[in-house]
Amino acid sequence: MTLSHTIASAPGKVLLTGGYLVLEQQFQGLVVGTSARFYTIITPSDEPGIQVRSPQFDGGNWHYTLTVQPDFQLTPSSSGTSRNPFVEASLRFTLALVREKVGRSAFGVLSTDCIITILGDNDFYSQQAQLEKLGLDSSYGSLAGLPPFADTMTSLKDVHKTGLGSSAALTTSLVAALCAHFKAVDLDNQKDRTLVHNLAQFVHCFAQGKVGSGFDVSAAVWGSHRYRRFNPQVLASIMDQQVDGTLLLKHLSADSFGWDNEVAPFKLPPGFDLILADIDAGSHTPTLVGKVLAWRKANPTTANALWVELGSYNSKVEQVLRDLTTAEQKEPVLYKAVIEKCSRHKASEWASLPETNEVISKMVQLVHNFGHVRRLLREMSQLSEVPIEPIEQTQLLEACLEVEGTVIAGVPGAGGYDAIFCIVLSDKAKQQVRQVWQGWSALSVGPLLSKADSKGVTLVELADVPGLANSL
Ligand SMILES: Nc1ncnc2c1ncn2[C@@H]1O[C@H](COP(=O)(O)OP(=O)(O)O)[C@@H](O)[C@H]1O
Ligand SMILES: C[C@@](O)(CCOP(=O)(O)OP(=O)(O)O)CC(=O)O
Repeated sequence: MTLSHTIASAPGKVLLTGGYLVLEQQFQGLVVGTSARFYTIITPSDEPGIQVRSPQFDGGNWHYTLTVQPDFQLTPSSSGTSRNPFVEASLRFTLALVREKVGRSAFGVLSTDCIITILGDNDFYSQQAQLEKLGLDSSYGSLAGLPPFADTMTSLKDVHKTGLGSSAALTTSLVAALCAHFKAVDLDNQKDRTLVHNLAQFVHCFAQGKVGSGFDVSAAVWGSHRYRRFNPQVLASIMDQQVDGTLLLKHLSADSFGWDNEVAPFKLPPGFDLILADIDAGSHTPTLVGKVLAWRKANPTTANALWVELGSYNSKVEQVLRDLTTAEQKEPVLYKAVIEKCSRHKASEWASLPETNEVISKMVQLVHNFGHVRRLLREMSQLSEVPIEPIEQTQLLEACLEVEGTVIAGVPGAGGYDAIFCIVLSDKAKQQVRQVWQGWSALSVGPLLSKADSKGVTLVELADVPGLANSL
């Protein structure tokens, strides 16, 4: 039986609140999906085996042989450092599960010979090499002029990532594309989507060698939401290279016992625009996380109190954002007028505007609550001696908040010197904040093109995505 090609796409993420806290089930995080997405294209082929290509990278080629008789086995042709753990684990475990789900005899008549092309939006990686080659600066305008899925001119090992979560978006798009291609799932069916989620979490954890918080895979599957993690035990028991399709399907199905993660849909309120910047200094997230957790372990009383207080302000930020969305639905005219008004003043001035109404007071509460979130992150920095919101980032964030119409400026996820995000109320504010970034000399601040986009994993058509067909 021959199948036509299949394309699945999954978004990157920005963790607005909940860094460090989301590692524990007691706390939650607010994660926003990005317009930057990964695409996996599966094309049936006459050549034997599974060929995987990542045309944006030097050495982005891997070949695998699949045998199902007498045993199910995926054998990579590459060895050592040229292997790709995320691609390999996606193929091995997804195909094993698909075979179980569609039935071994039905799977037996399908051809698995195919070419798989993986493409990540330019925003996932530094575009410095392309920009230099074209003699362009790293402004927003120059980036917007680059071709889609540009060659990074380097290898996956050496590329500078921008923190949108390439491995989670890649894994999710590849797992979903394989499941859909072999007709094992219908992504419009909630239980099937949950299976894709659980499988992508397993694959991602296996490939990275540890059970992490999983918020990045969750965002790649569900898009923007409030995240509460799953009990890590649910995966710990099957973290084994030899795990077979029967066991995988049993543990990863939507009805399977133990999956207690929570996903509460979330969207930024109307008129709120998320903009992002990559900071060239960079931080090594696992090092930051290791140090913070070591401090937490050594100082449980102080840390618990801080975690609880931060968790409570994180929840307040989320609640006010939800209240603002409700206010827009109830009183769209008033809401629009307030956004207009606030976009012409600095956030620090909103509390003293002459008008008083419910929407303005929500805007003021938002600024106030996010101020507390940042204060507590700085306290965490000082106590643990980990640069979560280091002084250089504080200065940059304060400069962004001096722009009229900036609501929030913060460090996403684990913080450090990696990135910042701002939420602004007008195009003018967007441009002005980007000017602040461009003129900032204390740190090298590169804008990203991504916007917030609440959509999770989807199937797409080749013609729907500019640049996709040309990259095949
Ligand atoms: N375009 C791509 N094609 C193939 N593999 C990719 C691609 N982008 C990322 N990966 C995989 O993800 C890994 C990066 O994961 P990681 O270091 O955890 O970064 P991130 O924080 O962006 O997820 C790469 O080494 C590679 O295995
Ligand atoms: C500290 C954390 O809670 C958040 C880290 O999130 P980031 O988005 O900062 O980092 P990457 O996933 O490495 O890109 C750890 C976790 O939940 O994995």
